[in-house]
Amino acid sequence: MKVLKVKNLNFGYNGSQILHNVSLEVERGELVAILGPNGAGKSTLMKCLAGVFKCKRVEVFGKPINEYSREELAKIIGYVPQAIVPGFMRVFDTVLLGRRPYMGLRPSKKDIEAVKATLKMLKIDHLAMKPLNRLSGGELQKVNIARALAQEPEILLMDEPTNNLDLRSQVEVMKIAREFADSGKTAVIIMHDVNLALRFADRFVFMKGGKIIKDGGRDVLTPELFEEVYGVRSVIAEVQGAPVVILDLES
Ligand SMILES: Nc1ncnc2c1ncn2[C@@H]1O[C@H](COP(=O)(O)OP(=O)(O)OP(=O)(O)O)[C@@H](O)[C@H]1O
Repeated sequence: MKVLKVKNLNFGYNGSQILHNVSLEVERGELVAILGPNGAGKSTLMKCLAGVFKCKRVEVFGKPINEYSREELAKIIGYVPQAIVPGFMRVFDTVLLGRRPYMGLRPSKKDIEAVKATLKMLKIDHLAMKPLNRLSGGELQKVNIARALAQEPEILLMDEPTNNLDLRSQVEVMKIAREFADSGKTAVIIMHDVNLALRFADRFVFMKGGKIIKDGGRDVLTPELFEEVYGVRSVIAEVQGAPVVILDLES
């Protein structure tokens, strides 16, 4: 059974169509990177996958996403949206929100331990008592990732999670996503950094104009594809046995 399945999805806002006949299947254990230019429809697709929009053409573990209750879905999907407005809530309590699908009236010892472990994994345990509106952009990003991980989901959906992060933190977040997928779960990540995606993802889904125009492994990444998707010339070199995309500014 596919973890995620989208079949011929058309979706839009206020009568203007954004996603055109999008089909996608994701397996257990995959780390899928969704790439493409601004406005291509990546976030819109992810919101459909996350159940933010109830699209019956999206199936999660073989069942249409609109047939899940909010609580059921929260145990299966951890979603890290692109922009979150920080309020006064403290970091610890925000991450504890991720445990809500499991909690009774009060958090159990297991919930508290799960929050502590997640904060530690993202190296933000020292920020536990800080309110969100006093965090840096990168710290806030890590809190949002921690909240989604504390949900212990089967599927992790992250919309540009490495935005705002320094180089080391980018690698840490990608390693967490890689380990998540390697543990038999599934991660789908929207990214702009093609080279970072190349180092960590198994599969690359390129979108443009609301359509998926390429979907496959490393072999789909060619200079022709970058010309088509982004309108830029590039060269693909090899460093440490891995492909690296370099912009060709000479021609
Ligand atoms: N809530 C909304 N209401 C109306 N139009 C929207 C809404 N959200 C997105 N759009 C439009 O849908 C199109 C796709 O947007 P989307 O955010 O999915 O693109 P994206 O590929 O994630 O872009 P980016 O890389 O810039 O984040 C854009 O033209 C955008 O203006």
